[in-house]
Amino acid sequence: MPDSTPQPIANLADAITALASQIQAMTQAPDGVRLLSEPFSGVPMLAWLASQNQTPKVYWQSRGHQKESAAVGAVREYLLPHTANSKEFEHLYQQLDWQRHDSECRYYGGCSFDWQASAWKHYGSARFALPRIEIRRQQRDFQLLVALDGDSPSWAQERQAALEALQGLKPPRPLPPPQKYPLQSRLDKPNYQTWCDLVDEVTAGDFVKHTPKVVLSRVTELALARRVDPWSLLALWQGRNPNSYQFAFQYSAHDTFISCSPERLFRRQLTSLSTEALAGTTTRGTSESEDQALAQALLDDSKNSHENQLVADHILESLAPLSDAVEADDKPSLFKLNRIQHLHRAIDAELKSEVNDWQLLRALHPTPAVGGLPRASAMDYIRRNEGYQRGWYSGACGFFGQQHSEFSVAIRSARVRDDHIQLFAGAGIVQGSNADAEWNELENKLATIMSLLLEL
Ligand SMILES: C=C(O[C@@H]1C=C(C(=O)O)C=C[C@H]1O)C(=O)O
Ligand SMILES: [Mg+2]
Repeated sequence: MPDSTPQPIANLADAITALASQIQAMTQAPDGVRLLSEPFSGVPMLAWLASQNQTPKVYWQSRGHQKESAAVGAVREYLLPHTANSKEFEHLYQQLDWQRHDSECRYYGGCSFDWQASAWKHYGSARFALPRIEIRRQQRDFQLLVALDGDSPSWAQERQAALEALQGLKPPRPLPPPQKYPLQSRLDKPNYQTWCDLVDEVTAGDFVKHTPKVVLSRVTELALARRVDPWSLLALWQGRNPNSYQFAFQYSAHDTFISCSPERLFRRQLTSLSTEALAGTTTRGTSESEDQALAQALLDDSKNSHENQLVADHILESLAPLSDAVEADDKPSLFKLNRIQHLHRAIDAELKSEVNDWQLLRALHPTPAVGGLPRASAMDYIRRNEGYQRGWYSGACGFFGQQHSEFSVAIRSARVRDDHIQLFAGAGIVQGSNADAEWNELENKLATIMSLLLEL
């Protein structure tokens, strides 16, 4: 009779001890990167991450909350510090060399919206790391993982570094409770007047003939009376929008990029690809009937349908050469968030077997949901006229893996630097867009995060 008594599940401290003994038993360097893992009973991941003192720190939760990861430290890390071209990016991807990795290894990171624009310090045009320590949750199952690089010059030192990283882990400590912050100042770049001028320019008849869509955006810089804890802010934000991705990247102690983005850039499982066109926006109603009326008006509105259609058509066109089959929803449906609702079309493809994630990223990013159409012309306009550095806002954040990769479009995002926080929002401008209505759309996109930070 097989023994069916369930094994008691280890707590975090036991999992650490078990992994340390596995490392001690590895007297010989493995071929390439090895990933060791132990199941355990689980921890609140943001609270765990907040209490660690190793960087980088990465947090990632998939849309729908089925999968979550928190990671610290790096075994291998790739950074393109300044402006980059696609050749450098391709080289970065090739260096990963999947043949020399355990199949479950992942590189977490992101890239900026515009690789040709100057990059944010610490984040670069692209930065990806294979974490030293990671906690992964799939539904209710938690695993503690530690990575060791058998190709490092000294195996003794590598083992020692892995043991020290494990032993240096701290237990989770409760996040600071929610609080509102007195506002010292607010600065919008571009400001309202400049925004109106830009919208007029890109909706002029001659302009839309060559560039039918430009996604203009704004940074709102808030100076607050106290420092903001990025982990508690993200925890609150994710509570409001469970059907969004949530992620955070911290490369230095006082600078954290956080996002609660509804938008998938792509999810690849072996050769199956899922992506989407998410564009076209209205607010949520305060009653069921008002909400439905707003939703119907959004579905019927020609400007919003056009915004969404341009994105869907472009994604289909970009995926065609990489796919054996690709299809999109005929009609948009609604994607509802806490304060706004969007038009959404799912797009699925069966990829050609030789296609890699780098090719997908290059084909899809930036989609016309955050850049515009044609891509080069819209990006050139943004680069010359928006008047601030987007950095990782509207970039692509997620992870590369051998069998499974997933990226979100880093919208609904914020960069938190102690008592200064930058909030980002953009809106697709097409023929017929009205500057004032689009400015309001930016405000609506910031409504959730603003309500968490400020007494409104
Ligand atoms: C650019 C952003 O959002 C994008 C623009 C939208 C629109 O203009 O309707 C909707 C969703 C996103 O594609 C943002 O939130 O910053
Ligand atoms: Mg819009």
